[in-house]
Amino acid sequence: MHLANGATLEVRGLRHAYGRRVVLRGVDLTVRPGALVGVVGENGTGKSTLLKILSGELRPQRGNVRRAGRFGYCPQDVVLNDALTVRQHLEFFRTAFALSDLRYTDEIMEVLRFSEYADERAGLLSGGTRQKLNLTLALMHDPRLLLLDEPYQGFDWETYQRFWHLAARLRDAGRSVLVVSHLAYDAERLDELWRLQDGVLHSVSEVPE
Ligand SMILES: Nc1ncnc2c1ncn2[C@@H]1O[C@H](COP(=O)(O)OP(=O)(O)OP(=O)(O)O)[C@@H](O)[C@H]1O
Repeated sequence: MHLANGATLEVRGLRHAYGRRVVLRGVDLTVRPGALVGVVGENGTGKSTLLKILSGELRPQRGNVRRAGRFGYCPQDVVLNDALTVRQHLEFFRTAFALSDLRYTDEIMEVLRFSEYADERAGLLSGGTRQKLNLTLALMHDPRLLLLDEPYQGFDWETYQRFWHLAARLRDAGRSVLVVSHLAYDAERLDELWRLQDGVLHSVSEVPE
């Protein structure tokens, strides 16, 4: 799908409640190619609910989401099969994404520094390494839009820095990167920063050109 204004993601009037608890009250958001966008909010404000709706995992009660092109979704809960090795996960997703090879995937693994775990079963990996695999599965088909829910949970400081370099590289290559976190970021890493509060997004900062 091509969105009229060239955006990769367009969200209008999202509302969602769990029973009587209204979590999203009217979320609007437009994400452009080559934008690194952050959404922060305290625990329980609805960030994961928002990303589940953006990825299509959850249907909103009201409002609509339009995406252009392929997207990658890194959910907060790691979705791995403990009995399979890292390589088996990659092969499975290679087939699902119809990729001819894993060259780009190998590059991501090098950047995140976990190539040496290729033959390890997922169930034996540390939390941070599981998260590296979770993130790689979302990136490996080089989607135009990335929806990343707390993508660096469990990362050590160096890996955290490497993650941000990778995100900036993808942004510079014209991808849209949306990162959700309960931490307030250094705003200079981002092109736009939004705070989810009381069910709506508030602009926190716009980084000048
Ligand atoms: N399936 C569900 N059924 C009922 N309530 C839910 C469900 N999922 C989330 N909630 C509630 O909705 C609110 C928002 O949850 P959500 O996980 O979206 O927040 P979050 O901002 O991602 O939180 P965190 O930073 O802790 O991950 C919370 O009060 C949560 O308890």
